[in-house]
Amino acid sequence: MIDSQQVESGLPGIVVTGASGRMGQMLIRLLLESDQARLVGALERPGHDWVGRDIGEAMGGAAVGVTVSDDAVTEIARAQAVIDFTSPAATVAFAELTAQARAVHVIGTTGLEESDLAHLKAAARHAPIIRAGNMSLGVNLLLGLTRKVAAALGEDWDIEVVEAHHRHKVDAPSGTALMLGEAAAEGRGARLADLRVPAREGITGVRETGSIGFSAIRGGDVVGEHDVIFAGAGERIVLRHLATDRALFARGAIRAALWGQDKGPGEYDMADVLGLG
Ligand SMILES: NC(=O)C1=CN([C@@H]2O[C@H](COP(=O)(O)OP(=O)(O)OC[C@H]3O[C@@H](n4cnc5c(N)ncnc54)[C@H](O)[C@@H]3O)[C@@H](O)[C@H]2O)C=CC1
Ligand SMILES: O=C(O)C1=N[C@H](C(=O)O)C[C@H](O)C1
Repeated sequence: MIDSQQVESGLPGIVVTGASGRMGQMLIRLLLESDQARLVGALERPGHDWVGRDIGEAMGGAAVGVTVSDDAVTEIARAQAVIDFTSPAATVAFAELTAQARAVHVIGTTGLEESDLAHLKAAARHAPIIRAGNMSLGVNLLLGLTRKVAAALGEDWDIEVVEAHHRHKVDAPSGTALMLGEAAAEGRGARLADLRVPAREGITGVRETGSIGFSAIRGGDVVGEHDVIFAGAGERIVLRHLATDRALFARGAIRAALWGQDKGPGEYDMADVLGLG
């Protein structure tokens, strides 16, 4: 049950979108135990069978006093932060409402297109948006390492990014893989868009020098695994991150929501939150 001390404490109130999802449920569990933030709303898509139910009961436990809603306008209006791991279309819609509420929008959703990013940029003129394809400390450190190794090695070292995720993941390459590819491209003083080679099949021809390739594995319940491979003549360097628990991402997102409370409008990422910038 929502603790009355939590309510009176003035802790930042957080609305979780995609409440029934893998990340949504993890976030709700952590927020209900938190002494730094409190859950004030749980959103699901219209028509979802959890709408109208207590979120604690819907998750198979005791009632917690927060009813799952599909009314984003009302829920977001009372939030100090919205933590959002849903779909690109939903995230774009939430960005506008969260900006109107002048609340912090923490976005973990991946698979966003350039047009979606343009909407987020517009929303960030009114309130802080903190967005990252991966909220873990490990991956955000790995970005810096990838940049450095790519800068240190010449184009005769081929760069490949390989990722593995659970069978339910809908986007590929993963958001993390794209961030790692972007970091590698930056290390080489280039843009990923100019070097990116998606999954290969058939008679592809020989590898283009300087390109950055991507491969995606989908299966079972893999939480998230990423390798950046630097393949040279007679040797290989592999930078690897293995996530074994989604709580990792949820903790990072809550940390971002708290960090954002005294920030002005603008676009931020986890390097800002973690002080890695
Ligand atoms: N940045 C990071 O660290 C991480 C990012 N992700 C990303 O987060 C997203 C969600 O991942 P999962 O939780 O595994 O997916 P999921 O499919 O389990 O959950 C998504 C939830 O969003 C809900 N939803 C969709 N449209 C909605 C709307 N309009 N209003 C409210 N709810 C809506 C769905 O009904 C579903 O419950 C994906 O893009 C994934 O790649 C996942 C884990 C970590
Ligand atoms: O969908 C997931 O599960 C994950 N998505 C993120 C991504 O696309 O990189 C982060 C993490 O790997 C889990």
